[in-house]
Amino acid sequence: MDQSKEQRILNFVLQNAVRGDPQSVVDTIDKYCAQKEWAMNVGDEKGLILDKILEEAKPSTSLELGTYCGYSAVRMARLLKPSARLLTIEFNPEFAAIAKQIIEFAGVQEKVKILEGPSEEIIPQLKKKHEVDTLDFVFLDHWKERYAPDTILLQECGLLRKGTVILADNVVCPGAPEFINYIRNNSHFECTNYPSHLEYMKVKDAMEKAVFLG
Ligand SMILES: Cc1ncnc2c1ncn2[C@@H]1O[C@H](/C=C/CNC(=O)c2cc(-c3ccc(F)cc3)cc(O)c2O)C[C@H]1O
Ligand SMILES: [Mg+2]
Repeated sequence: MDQSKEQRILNFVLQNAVRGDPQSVVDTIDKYCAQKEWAMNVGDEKGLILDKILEEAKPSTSLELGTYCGYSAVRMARLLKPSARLLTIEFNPEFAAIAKQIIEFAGVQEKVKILEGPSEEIIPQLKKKHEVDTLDFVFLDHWKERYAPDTILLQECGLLRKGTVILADNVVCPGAPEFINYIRNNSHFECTNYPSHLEYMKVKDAMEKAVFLG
């Protein structure tokens, strides 16, 4: 059976990146997806926005929704302090298996835990099963129509605290209109928009930061 695009990305990383070097893994995936096959990684341009906002937040506990191949998990983990943790949720077992190998190759497996399953099932388990108190940083990059319901679910589960930073990818392309409507009209969040471009393309995109005010 011929390989999936995600398996080709993994193979390219294994053959071209430097084991234990997360920056080389990030750069290698960007090179493959810019030159050979487009894939829905946050990419280098929006990745720099993610880097900056993550470094400002200095999170101890971070959550990512939508691991995919693990590009943004590696990108975030490379900036986390040694004691910090990233939990990343992925419901597609094939993607989760690819991401696990990429995260391990990058050498950031001590900081990253992949939780397999749908976000609506896993989020309510974070406190009791995964020993989370509250989240310092949340990166939304899964199905766009899940951004708003999962943000509400995070609040209902008591996982947000005063100052929790939520960063959402793709609020222009493909777009997340329900999320934007919800978050910008909610007095419990302070929002900032970061115009950018769709990964590896000239198409306009943007990220939205929403800080929970408690
Ligand atoms: C609910 C839930 N729970 C756990 N994992 C979930 C989940 N929903 C999706 N996932 C997982 O996240 C990943 C999905 C991400 C969805 N992202 C996208 O659909 C996406 C699409 C584009 C895009 C833009 C222009 C185009 F012309 C074509 C595509 C760009 C992006 O950056 C994206 O993140 C993989 C999936 O298995
Ligand atoms: Mg995205």
